[in-house]
Amino acid sequence: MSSTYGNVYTLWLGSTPMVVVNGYQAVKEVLVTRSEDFAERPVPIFLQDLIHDAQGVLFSNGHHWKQQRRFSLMTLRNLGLGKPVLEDSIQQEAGVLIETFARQNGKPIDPSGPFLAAINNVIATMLFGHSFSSEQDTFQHLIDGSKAMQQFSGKMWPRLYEAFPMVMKPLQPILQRTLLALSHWKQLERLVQNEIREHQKGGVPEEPRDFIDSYLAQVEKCKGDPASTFTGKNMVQVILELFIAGSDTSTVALRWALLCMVEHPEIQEQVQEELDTVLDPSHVIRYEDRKILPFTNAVLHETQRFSSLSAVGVFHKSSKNTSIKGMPLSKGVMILPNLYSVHYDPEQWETPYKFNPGHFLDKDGNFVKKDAFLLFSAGIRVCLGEKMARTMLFILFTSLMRAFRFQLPEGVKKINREAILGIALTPHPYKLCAIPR
Ligand code: HEM
Repeated sequence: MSSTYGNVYTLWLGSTPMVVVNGYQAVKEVLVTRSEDFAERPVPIFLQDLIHDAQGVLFSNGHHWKQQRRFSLMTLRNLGLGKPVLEDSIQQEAGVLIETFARQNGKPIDPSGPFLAAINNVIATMLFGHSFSSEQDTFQHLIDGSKAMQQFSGKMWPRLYEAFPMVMKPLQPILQRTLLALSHWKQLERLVQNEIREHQKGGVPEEPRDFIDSYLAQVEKCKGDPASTFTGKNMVQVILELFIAGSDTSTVALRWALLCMVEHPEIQEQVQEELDTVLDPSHVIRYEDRKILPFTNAVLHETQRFSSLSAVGVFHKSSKNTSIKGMPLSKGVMILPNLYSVHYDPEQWETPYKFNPGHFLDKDGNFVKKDAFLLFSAGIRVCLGEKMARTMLFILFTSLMRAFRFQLPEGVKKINREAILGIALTPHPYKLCAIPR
């Protein structure tokens, strides 16, 4: 559409205008240069009643959003930085994944279930202070909830709702009940509430062990402050959002990464060669190692650019009368920064439609950071879990590459590369064989 209408055009969803922004320069203007003008998030109409007094981070704005975001970001950083909590739990999950694949003895396996379990367990460790065994019912709710959110986001009715709110309004209670059932929301909510109760039994510890400890301490600290948004309800909402925003996206990124490796066995071999040359066999992989593994780091980034799983990004809203590329725009208009278009912008990438790790390497083979790499978006609303996701993906990917050679099952010549449109662009289910190295 941008070749016909230019990089900035309006789509009408029924009576609601939505401005779509394409290409690196225009998207950068919205997300980075004028971040403040476009920092707000529109709340989908069908969600408005569900999140009215517990707004969390993802769909909140203004003072509420600033407080919850700053606190969540700082807490995740404090839990992960200088302390081994995050990396230890990722390494443990990498070990479980390796065992799972090894048990297959080279037989075909769909990696999506094991990946989702690994990612959910890392997030659970940060939030609750412990992981789950796959047999636990509670863990199954987490898995089902993550899967359902992804399927739900691809459905037509939320879009119809935005387009024709007056027509859809009478259906709102039914649609909300469907959403709650589909997403296992109530079970997830109960799971989080149980975890909070367990934490409360032990009182507030001096040194917070996890996100819940930190949030409970914050609620205590802010008691009596009329400007405080730290409440029990908000704690549940923020935790659920961290799961929902973090688990499916990271799992899908790992699925695309392995898919790219079986599609490009020669690049997989080069990654393994670098890992074997640079790392001692007994070395436990850390996120820091990306600095001595430029090729591997470039390949992982290229799998993410090429799959561009954050699709067209997440809606923003103009917070005042402003403009994009000189075109005036009123306050309160829905904006869609098309991140996919940035990852395929011919002015930014040498061969946008070809899988090419060279996009992230200089002529001497050093890793090069690219401003047009916007998997996690950019600016003041950039993904809150970026550091966590990057750490998980690097350690899990390199650990698997070191342990196995991945290939297509015998007789399978090609994998379906088309993406399924949901919250994330997801690959079609596929199987691969993990051959121990
Ligand atoms: C590969 C994995 C991930 C990808 C591709 C991804 C991508 C994104 C994107 C594109 C946004 C929208 C930013 C914007 O509005 O411009 C976002 C927001 C967000 N992400 Fe992620 N994300 C990932 C993992 C995670 C993880 C692991 C967590 C937390 C555990 C997380 C938590 C969030 C939250 C809370 C927001 C909302 C931030 C706000 O509205 O202020 N994400 N993410």
